[in-house]
Amino acid sequence: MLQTWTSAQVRAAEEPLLALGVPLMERAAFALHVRSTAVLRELRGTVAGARVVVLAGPGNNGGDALHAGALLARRGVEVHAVLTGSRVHEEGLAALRRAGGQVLPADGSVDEGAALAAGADLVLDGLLGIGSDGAGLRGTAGDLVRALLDRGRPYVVAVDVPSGLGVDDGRRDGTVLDADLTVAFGALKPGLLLPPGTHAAGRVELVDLGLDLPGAPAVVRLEPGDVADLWPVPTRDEHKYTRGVLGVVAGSRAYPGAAVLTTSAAVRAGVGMVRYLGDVGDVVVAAHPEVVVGHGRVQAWVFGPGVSPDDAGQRRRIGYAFEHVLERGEAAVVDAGALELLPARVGPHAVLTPHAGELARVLVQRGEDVDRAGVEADPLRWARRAHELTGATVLLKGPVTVVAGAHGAAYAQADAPAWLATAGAGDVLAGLLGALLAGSVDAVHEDPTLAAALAATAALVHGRAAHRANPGGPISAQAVADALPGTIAELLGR
Ligand SMILES: NC(=O)C1=CN([C@@H]2O[C@H](COP(=O)(O)OP(=O)(O)OC[C@H]3O[C@@H](n4cnc5c(N)ncnc54)[C@H](O)[C@@H]3O)[C@@H](O)[C@H]2O)[C@@H](O)CC1
Ligand SMILES: [K+]
Repeated sequence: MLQTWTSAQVRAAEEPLLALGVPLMERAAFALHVRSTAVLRELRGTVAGARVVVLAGPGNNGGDALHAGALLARRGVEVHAVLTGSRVHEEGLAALRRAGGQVLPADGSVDEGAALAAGADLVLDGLLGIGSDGAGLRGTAGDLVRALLDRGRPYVVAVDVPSGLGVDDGRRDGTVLDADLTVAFGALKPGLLLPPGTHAAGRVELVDLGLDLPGAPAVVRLEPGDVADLWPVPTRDEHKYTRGVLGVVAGSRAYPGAAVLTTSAAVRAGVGMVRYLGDVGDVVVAAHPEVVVGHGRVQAWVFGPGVSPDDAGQRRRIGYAFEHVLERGEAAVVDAGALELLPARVGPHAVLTPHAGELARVLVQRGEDVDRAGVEADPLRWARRAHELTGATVLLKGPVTVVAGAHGAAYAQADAPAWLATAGAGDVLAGLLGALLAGSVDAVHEDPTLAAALAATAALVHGRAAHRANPGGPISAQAVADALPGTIAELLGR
């Protein structure tokens, strides 16, 4: 898994080492110069004679970049530093000068700096690091980057984080300098994984500074190798009831497909049994003879795919189940048409699966003033707010799926190809997650943060199944469901 730590956590971990005189900046700058030479070799074959521009802000981030610039200058690179204010890391600047680097002071014209940078083989972005206030680049740094972007962005290596990006939340308010490569020091920061800013980072490489990072990571991204630890694999003495029964309240005469896709994913994800409740049991059983229609004991539910506001029957079933069943501790996936039926308070074993527009409605229903665009601008904040207000675990669907759960658990998964943005994909995710919850409900009650981990697992498996269904091309939701058994087997085989 990839783990991230906030600016405050990184600072806390750096402090004792700095007090002992551990040369963190030297380590960071050395690693940055090594990565930069590798890029220059890739781009132009040789390092000597390359043109590198260091954009140096007022703090230690600029210091890292200037020291790396000095090391590059000693290898025959033509290095220019462009300063953005009177404050600059003096030692770094002196090192660069000693190595033969040129310096354009901040009182020079912004256009001159932008022209220099636009013509470089590589730009080292040392404008802002973890000292950023997260509000986009202001002042001369902002003017400089806007002028540079107008001319066309060269190859950019972000020092620690892309400057202007919300380091802890991935927000992109105002001017941000997008990178091709981000060289992160000591720890990945949440903004490198969280939407909407994650794409600003380009490829991300982590330089280990030997930090002892405090507490739990802020945001996690599960990787394929993590799935085997989280998947409820049946043991030899289990039978269908101990493995978990999933109740599905989905679809209607108007939307029978949602019932088929949801049950299809659940059956293929390997749940012990699927029970279907609704008006299109005949359609479901025709597609999946394994499904049982009608009431009975279940460990988890999927509520809502293909349930429209005028579907009195399904709404009654969901309302009844919410009132009587969640109290008994059954887990639930609350999707689409069921979101507005959510009771005031549930537990983390209920997992909401809204997209941004649906999450905004859940929040507005509870007195928040936010719309879809607001959720998209700061998805983790709003997913967390919905968790606080409802008690539920929240899986917010998007190009990068964000999960917020109990005790601050947070995940950002970017597993799906863009082709997965297709009708019915959400129904498949709901069925898959329902199956996972049905097989793990006891463990979720022991450790409520597990619901968030399972939601992230479902997002990962869903995305991988989409890749497997048709690598590099269009995919239907049913094809994603059909690819689940093979995808799961591959992931468990690691
Ligand atoms: N603490 C250390 O010794 C180490 C720090 N390292 C580097 O130091 C960085 C952190 O350095 P600093 O704490 O000096 O902070 P920065 O270098 O991020 O600079 C922060 C300063 O930028 C200005 N600023 C903040 N938000 C702005 C905005 N939106 N627009 C324009 N200007 C803004 C403020 O004057 C603020 O003081 C890390 O990201 C990393 O690159 C590394 O060298 C490793 C060791
Ligand atoms: K930076």
